[in-house]
Amino acid sequence: MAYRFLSSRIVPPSNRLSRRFIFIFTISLSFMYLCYSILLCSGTIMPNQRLEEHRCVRLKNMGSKKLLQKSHYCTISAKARVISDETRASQEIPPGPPLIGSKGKGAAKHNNQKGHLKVKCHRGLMPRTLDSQITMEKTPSYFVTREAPRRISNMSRETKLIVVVRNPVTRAISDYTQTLSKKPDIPSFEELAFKNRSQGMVDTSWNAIRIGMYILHLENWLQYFRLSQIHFVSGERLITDPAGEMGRVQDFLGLKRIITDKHFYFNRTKGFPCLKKPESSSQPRCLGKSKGRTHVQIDQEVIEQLREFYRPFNVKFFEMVGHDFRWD
Ligand SMILES: Nc1ncnc2c1ncn2[C@@H]1O[C@H](COP(=O)(O)OS(=O)(=O)O)[C@@H](OP(=O)(O)O)[C@H]1O
Repeated sequence: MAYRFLSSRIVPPSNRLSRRFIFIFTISLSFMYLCYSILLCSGTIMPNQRLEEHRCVRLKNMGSKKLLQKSHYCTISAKARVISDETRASQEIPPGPPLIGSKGKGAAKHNNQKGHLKVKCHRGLMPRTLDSQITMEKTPSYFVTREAPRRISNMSRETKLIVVVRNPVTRAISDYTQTLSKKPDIPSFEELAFKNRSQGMVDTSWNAIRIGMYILHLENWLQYFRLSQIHFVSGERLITDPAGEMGRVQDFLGLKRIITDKHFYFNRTKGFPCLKKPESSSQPRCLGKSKGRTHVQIDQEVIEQLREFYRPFNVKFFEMVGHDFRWD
């Protein structure tokens, strides 16, 4: 008040007017900032990705009571979330309208951990998605993780799921080849695959074996999702006819068939199909060195024993999904 009084005494009227204008302008700005902050916190405005991540981390560090409170921060919605089991091959998006915004393993890891809030924050880690887009997330371990179906259905019951399956015997050998490349000292495939080989007792506690018992995992998913929400991609056909498999994936997602034959070519050196022109560059692109490695040689008898072992599981799986993947 003293200031106002003094200033009104010594400052001429025109100056007083401009000061009043500056004062009102500053107040308006502060008010706008306040409104913006309130809207942002309630999720009405989509916050940017970095802000989301920061907030998720902040919330993660709060006490356990707070962790169970509804978070306003992880509210980014998506039409569908797509989860694939096996391969990155179906995740590479050739050029075309950006129908799918994809988030990599960062978000996936988040949801793999335990905790209610983390599932919510998982949403916040997804990229921003327009109505015309589908957010896709790929986490191979979801299909075989007990808690995953419940958590995902809690997040969104209408999620569409994509699982890439291949012959479980080949899958086990591929899995072992990959582990061996990282840990060369592990026991032989035979030692790990059997509890007692002469009696044909397969060790189902070994992950490389357990994962291939698809029907058991599927039964777990079917407690939370309808079969029509799950699409199975043939890992074998993904190699021999990638466009055909991608066509079916697009149909399943309700997308126009944009990815077709003309997006792929067979790379003789790699021995696999590659993309002619991926989204991120103008150069053709094959999957990395760790995809499509030469497998460890396994005794034919061992392969036969494992085929026998998997047969009943495969039969039930084919019956359940209504499709014979011809793994015999
Ligand atoms: N186009 C193309 N290029 C290379 N590889 C291809 C392709 N399509 C399918 N595959 C098969 O994908 C297998 C690798 O999948 P992964 O299970 O390692 O993928 S992931 O790590 O879960 O993303 C990989 O298995 P391995 O051959 O055992 O390496 C391939 O057989």
